[in-house]
Amino acid sequence: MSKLFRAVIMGPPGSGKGTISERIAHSFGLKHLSSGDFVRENIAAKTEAGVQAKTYIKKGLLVPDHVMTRLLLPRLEEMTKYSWLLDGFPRTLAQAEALNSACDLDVAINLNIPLETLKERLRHRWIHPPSGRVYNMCFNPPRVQGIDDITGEPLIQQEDDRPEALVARLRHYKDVAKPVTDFYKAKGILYTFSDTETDRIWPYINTLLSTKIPTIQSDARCASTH
Ligand SMILES: Nc1ncnc2c1ncn2[C@@H]1O[C@H](COP(=O)(O)OP(=O)(O)OP(=O)(O)O)[C@@H](O)[C@H]1O
Ligand SMILES: Nc1nc2c(ncn2[C@@H]2O[C@H](COP(=O)(O)OP(=O)(O)O)[C@@H](O)[C@H]2O)c(=O)[nH]1
Repeated sequence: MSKLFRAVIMGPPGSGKGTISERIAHSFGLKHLSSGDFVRENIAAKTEAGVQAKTYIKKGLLVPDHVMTRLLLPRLEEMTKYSWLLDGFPRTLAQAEALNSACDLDVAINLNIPLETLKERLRHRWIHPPSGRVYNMCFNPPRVQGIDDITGEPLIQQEDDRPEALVARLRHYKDVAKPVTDFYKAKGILYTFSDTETDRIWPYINTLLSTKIPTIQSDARCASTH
Protein backbone atom coordinates (compact mmCIF):
# COMPACT_ATOMS: atom_id res chain seq x y z
CA MET A 1 0.00 0.00 0.00
CA SER A 2 1.30 3.48 -0.83
CA LYS A 3 2.12 5.76 2.06
CA LEU A 4 0.76 9.28 2.32
CA PHE A 5 3.03 12.33 2.32
CA ARG A 6 2.86 14.82 5.18
CA ALA A 7 4.78 18.09 5.33
CA VAL A 8 4.79 21.43 7.13
CA ILE A 9 6.12 24.73 5.86
CA MET A 10 7.55 27.30 8.26
CA GLY A 11 8.91 30.79 7.90
CA PRO A 12 8.38 34.32 9.17
CA PRO A 13 5.49 36.49 7.97
CA GLY A 14 6.05 37.33 4.31
CA SER A 15 8.57 34.55 3.71
CA GLY A 16 6.41 33.06 0.95
CA LYS A 17 4.74 30.13 2.77
CA GLY A 18 1.40 30.75 1.10
CA THR A 19 2.93 31.34 -2.34
CA ILE A 20 5.17 28.24 -2.20
CA SER A 21 2.39 26.10 -0.70
CA GLU A 22 0.18 26.92 -3.67
CA ARG A 23 2.96 25.85 -6.06
CA ILE A 24 3.54 22.61 -4.15
CA ALA A 25 -0.18 21.83 -4.03
CA HIS A 26 -0.44 22.49 -7.75
CA SER A 27 2.68 20.54 -8.77
CA PHE A 28 2.35 17.54 -6.46
CA GLY A 29 -1.39 17.30 -5.91
CA LEU A 30 -1.22 17.66 -2.15
CA LYS A 31 -3.87 19.40 -0.10
CA HIS A 32 -2.70 22.81 1.07
CA LEU A 33 -3.96 23.30 4.61
CA SER A 34 -3.60 26.84 5.94
CA SER A 35 -3.99 27.44 9.66
CA GLY A 36 -5.04 31.04 8.92
CA ASP A 37 -7.85 29.76 6.66
CA PHE A 38 -9.00 27.32 9.37
CA VAL A 39 -9.05 30.15 11.89
CA ARG A 40 -11.07 32.37 9.54
CA GLU A 41 -13.52 29.54 8.77
CA ASN A 42 -14.05 28.89 12.47
CA ILE A 43 -14.60 32.58 13.13
CA ALA A 44 -17.13 32.78 10.30
CA ALA A 45 -18.93 29.63 11.53
CA LYS A 46 -18.86 30.99 15.12
CA THR A 47 -17.57 27.68 16.54
CA GLU A 48 -16.48 27.77 20.17
CA ALA A 49 -12.79 27.79 19.16
CA GLY A 50 -13.54 30.42 16.50
CA VAL A 51 -15.19 32.75 19.02
CA GLN A 52 -12.19 32.36 21.33
CA ALA A 53 -9.69 32.84 18.48
CA LYS A 54 -11.38 36.06 17.37
CA THR A 55 -10.72 37.80 20.69
CA TYR A 56 -6.96 37.27 20.26
CA ILE A 57 -6.78 38.10 16.56
CA LYS A 58 -8.66 41.36 17.16
CA LYS A 59 -5.82 42.35 19.51
CA GLY A 60 -3.20 41.31 16.93
CA LEU A 61 -2.13 38.32 19.06
CA LEU A 62 -1.43 34.73 18.17
CA VAL A 63 -4.18 32.33 19.11
CA PRO A 64 -3.17 30.35 22.27
CA ASP A 65 -1.82 26.84 21.67
CA HIS A 66 -4.72 24.97 23.28
CA VAL A 67 -7.32 26.84 21.19
CA MET A 68 -5.28 26.40 18.03
CA THR A 69 -4.71 22.67 18.48
CA ARG A 70 -8.39 22.12 19.35
CA LEU A 71 -9.32 23.88 16.15
CA LEU A 72 -6.76 22.22 13.91
CA LEU A 73 -6.27 18.60 14.98
CA PRO A 74 -9.87 17.52 14.23
CA ARG A 75 -9.44 18.93 10.72
CA LEU A 76 -6.32 16.82 10.24
CA GLU A 77 -8.26 13.76 11.36
CA GLU A 78 -10.61 14.40 8.42
CA MET A 79 -7.58 14.27 6.13
CA THR A 80 -6.30 10.78 6.97
CA LYS A 81 -6.80 9.61 3.37
CA TYR A 82 -4.90 12.52 1.84
CA SER A 83 -1.37 13.78 1.46
CA TRP A 84 -1.11 17.32 2.78
CA LEU A 85 1.10 20.32 3.37
CA LEU A 86 0.37 22.34 6.49
CA ASP A 87 1.08 26.08 6.32
CA GLY A 88 1.07 28.30 9.43
CA PHE A 89 1.08 25.46 11.97
CA PRO A 90 3.02 24.67 14.10
CA ARG A 91 4.24 28.08 15.25
CA THR A 92 5.32 27.01 18.73
CA LEU A 93 7.03 23.99 20.27
CA ALA A 94 3.80 23.05 22.08
CA GLN A 95 1.99 22.99 18.72
CA ALA A 96 4.80 20.93 17.14
CA GLU A 97 4.55 18.41 19.98
CA ALA A 98 0.77 18.19 19.64
CA LEU A 99 1.12 17.62 15.90
CA ASN A 100 3.82 15.02 16.50
CA SER A 101 1.48 12.99 18.68
CA ALA A 102 -1.20 13.14 15.98
CA CYS A 103 0.88 12.15 12.93
CA ASP A 104 4.34 11.48 11.51
CA LEU A 105 5.76 14.15 9.23
CA ASP A 106 8.00 13.38 6.26
CA VAL A 107 9.41 16.87 5.65
CA ALA A 108 9.55 20.26 7.40
CA ILE A 109 10.33 23.08 4.97
CA ASN A 110 11.87 26.14 6.60
CA LEU A 111 12.09 29.44 4.69
CA ASN A 112 14.91 31.75 5.75
CA ILE A 113 14.43 35.17 4.15
CA PRO A 114 16.35 38.38 5.00
CA LEU A 115 14.54 40.97 7.13
CA GLU A 116 14.79 43.74 4.53
CA THR A 117 13.16 41.49 1.92
CA LEU A 118 10.31 40.63 4.29
CA LYS A 119 9.67 44.30 5.06
CA GLU A 120 9.63 45.20 1.39
CA ARG A 121 7.26 42.36 0.48
CA LEU A 122 4.76 43.01 3.22
CA ARG A 123 4.69 46.71 2.38
CA HIS A 124 3.20 45.62 -0.96
CA ARG A 125 0.98 42.79 0.33
CA TRP A 126 -2.76 43.16 -0.09
CA ILE A 127 -5.25 40.50 0.91
CA HIS A 128 -8.85 39.53 0.30
CA PRO A 129 -9.92 38.68 3.87
CA PRO A 130 -12.97 36.49 3.16
CA SER A 131 -10.95 34.04 1.02
CA GLY A 132 -7.42 34.60 2.32
CA ARG A 133 -6.17 35.31 -1.23
CA VAL A 134 -2.88 37.18 -1.15
CA TYR A 135 -1.52 39.63 -3.74
CA ASN A 136 1.65 41.63 -4.07
CA MET A 137 1.47 44.85 -6.01
CA CYS A 138 4.82 44.03 -7.71
CA PHE A 139 5.19 40.21 -7.66
CA ASN A 140 1.61 39.04 -8.35
CA PRO A 141 -0.69 42.05 -8.69
CA PRO A 142 -4.46 41.68 -9.05
CA ARG A 143 -5.87 42.27 -12.54
CA VAL A 144 -7.50 45.51 -11.31
CA GLN A 145 -5.65 47.47 -8.65
CA GLY A 146 -7.21 47.08 -5.18
CA ILE A 147 -9.79 44.49 -6.36
CA ASP A 148 -9.92 40.70 -5.80
CA ASP A 149 -9.66 38.83 -9.14
CA ILE A 150 -12.33 36.25 -8.31
CA THR A 151 -15.05 38.13 -6.40
CA GLY A 152 -14.47 41.75 -7.48
CA GLU A 153 -14.46 42.73 -3.79
CA PRO A 154 -11.98 45.26 -2.33
CA LEU A 155 -8.54 44.22 -1.07
CA ILE A 156 -7.13 45.48 2.22
CA GLN A 157 -3.71 45.89 3.79
CA GLN A 158 -3.35 44.24 7.21
CA GLU A 159 -2.49 46.52 10.12
CA ASP A 160 0.28 44.15 11.25
CA ASP A 161 1.95 44.13 7.80
CA ARG A 162 2.99 47.76 8.36
CA PRO A 163 6.76 48.16 8.90
CA GLU A 164 6.51 49.26 12.58
CA ALA A 165 4.40 46.26 13.60
CA LEU A 166 6.46 43.94 11.44
CA VAL A 167 9.74 44.29 13.32
CA ALA A 168 8.04 43.23 16.57
CA ARG A 169 6.27 40.35 14.80
CA LEU A 170 9.53 39.11 13.32
CA ARG A 171 11.35 39.27 16.64
CA HIS A 172 8.56 37.28 18.24
CA TYR A 173 8.63 34.81 15.34
CA LYS A 174 12.35 34.17 15.80
CA ASP A 175 11.94 33.47 19.53
CA VAL A 176 9.13 30.97 19.15
CA ALA A 177 10.23 29.33 15.89
CA LYS A 178 13.77 28.35 16.94
CA PRO A 179 12.66 25.53 19.28
CA VAL A 180 10.36 24.24 16.51
CA THR A 181 13.09 24.13 13.86
CA ASP A 182 15.42 22.53 16.44
CA PHE A 183 12.74 19.91 17.09
CA TYR A 184 12.50 19.03 13.37
CA LYS A 185 16.27 19.17 12.93
CA ALA A 186 16.64 16.58 15.70
CA LYS A 187 14.16 14.37 13.85
CA GLY A 188 16.23 14.71 10.65
CA ILE A 189 13.37 16.14 8.56
CA LEU A 190 14.26 19.86 8.47
CA TYR A 191 15.11 21.41 5.07
CA THR A 192 16.03 25.11 5.16
CA PHE A 193 15.98 27.33 2.06
CA SER A 194 17.58 30.78 2.08
CA ASP A 195 17.19 33.38 -0.65
CA THR A 196 15.51 36.70 -1.40
CA GLU A 197 13.35 35.33 -4.25
CA THR A 198 10.67 32.65 -4.25
CA ASP A 199 11.46 31.86 -7.88
CA ARG A 200 15.04 30.95 -6.90
CA ILE A 201 13.97 28.81 -3.94
CA TRP A 202 11.25 26.98 -5.80
CA PRO A 203 13.48 24.75 -8.01
CA TYR A 204 15.23 23.39 -4.90
CA ILE A 205 11.94 22.63 -3.16
CA ASN A 206 10.63 21.09 -6.34
CA THR A 207 13.67 18.81 -6.58
CA LEU A 208 13.48 17.85 -2.90
CA LEU A 209 9.81 16.91 -3.12
CA SER A 210 10.29 15.10 -6.45
CA THR A 211 12.75 12.81 -4.71
CA LYS A 212 10.46 12.25 -1.71
CA ILE A 213 6.96 12.06 -3.06
CA PRO A 214 7.04 9.44 -5.84
CA THR A 215 8.83 6.96 -3.63
CA ILE A 216 6.22 7.01 -0.89
CA GLN A 217 3.09 7.96 -2.78
CA SER A 218 1.65 6.60 -5.98
CA ASP A 219 -2.14 6.44 -6.13
CA ALA A 220 -2.82 8.55 -3.06
CA ARG A 221 -2.75 11.94 -4.73
CA CYS A 222 -5.67 14.29 -4.37
CA ALA A 223 -6.76 17.62 -5.78
CA SER A 224 -5.64 20.85 -4.15
CA THR A 225 -8.35 22.66 -2.16
CA HIS A 226 -7.35 25.94 -3.84
N1 LIG B 1 -0.37 28.20 14.39
C1 LIG B 1 -0.96 29.30 14.87
N2 LIG B 1 -0.81 29.64 16.18
C2 LIG B 1 -1.39 30.72 16.69
N3 LIG B 1 -2.14 31.58 15.99
C3 LIG B 1 -2.34 31.30 14.68
C4 LIG B 1 -1.74 30.16 14.05
N4 LIG B 1 -2.09 30.16 12.75
C5 LIG B 1 -2.86 31.24 12.56
N5 LIG B 1 -3.01 31.93 13.72
C6 LIG B 1 -3.79 33.15 13.94
O1 LIG B 1 -4.53 33.47 12.76
C7 LIG B 1 -4.08 34.71 12.19
C8 LIG B 1 -4.09 34.61 10.68
O2 LIG B 1 -3.13 33.64 10.29
P1 LIG B 1 -2.38 33.70 8.90
O3 LIG B 1 -1.38 32.60 8.91
O4 LIG B 1 -3.38 33.74 7.80
O5 LIG B 1 -1.75 35.14 8.85
P2 LIG B 1 -0.46 35.85 9.39
O6 LIG B 1 -0.31 35.78 10.86
O7 LIG B 1 -0.56 37.20 8.78
O8 LIG B 1 0.72 34.98 8.81
P3 LIG B 1 1.76 35.26 7.70
O9 LIG B 1 2.03 36.72 7.70
O10 LIG B 1 2.93 34.42 8.14
O11 LIG B 1 1.12 34.79 6.42
C9 LIG B 1 -2.71 34.94 12.80
O12 LIG B 1 -2.34 36.30 12.82
C10 LIG B 1 -2.87 34.35 14.19
O13 LIG B 1 -3.52 35.26 15.06
N1 LIG C 1 8.76 40.57 -4.66
C1 LIG C 1 8.46 39.33 -4.28
N2 LIG C 1 7.33 39.11 -3.61
C2 LIG C 1 7.05 37.83 -3.25
C3 LIG C 1 7.91 36.76 -3.54
N3 LIG C 1 7.36 35.62 -3.04
C4 LIG C 1 6.20 35.98 -2.45
N4 LIG C 1 5.99 37.31 -2.59
C5 LIG C 1 4.89 38.15 -2.09
O1 LIG C 1 5.24 38.46 -0.73
C6 LIG C 1 4.08 38.46 0.11
C7 LIG C 1 4.23 37.42 1.19
O2 LIG C 1 4.13 36.13 0.61
P1 LIG C 1 3.17 35.02 1.29
O3 LIG C 1 3.19 33.84 0.37
O4 LIG C 1 1.86 35.63 1.67
O5 LIG C 1 4.04 34.70 2.59
P2 LIG C 1 3.61 34.10 4.01
O6 LIG C 1 3.26 35.26 4.87
O7 LIG C 1 4.86 33.41 4.47
O8 LIG C 1 2.47 33.14 3.74
C8 LIG C 1 2.89 38.23 -0.82
O9 LIG C 1 2.35 39.49 -1.18
C9 LIG C 1 3.52 37.50 -2.02
O10 LIG C 1 2.78 37.71 -3.21
C10 LIG C 1 9.14 37.04 -4.25
O11 LIG C 1 9.97 36.18 -4.54
N5 LIG C 1 9.35 38.34 -4.59
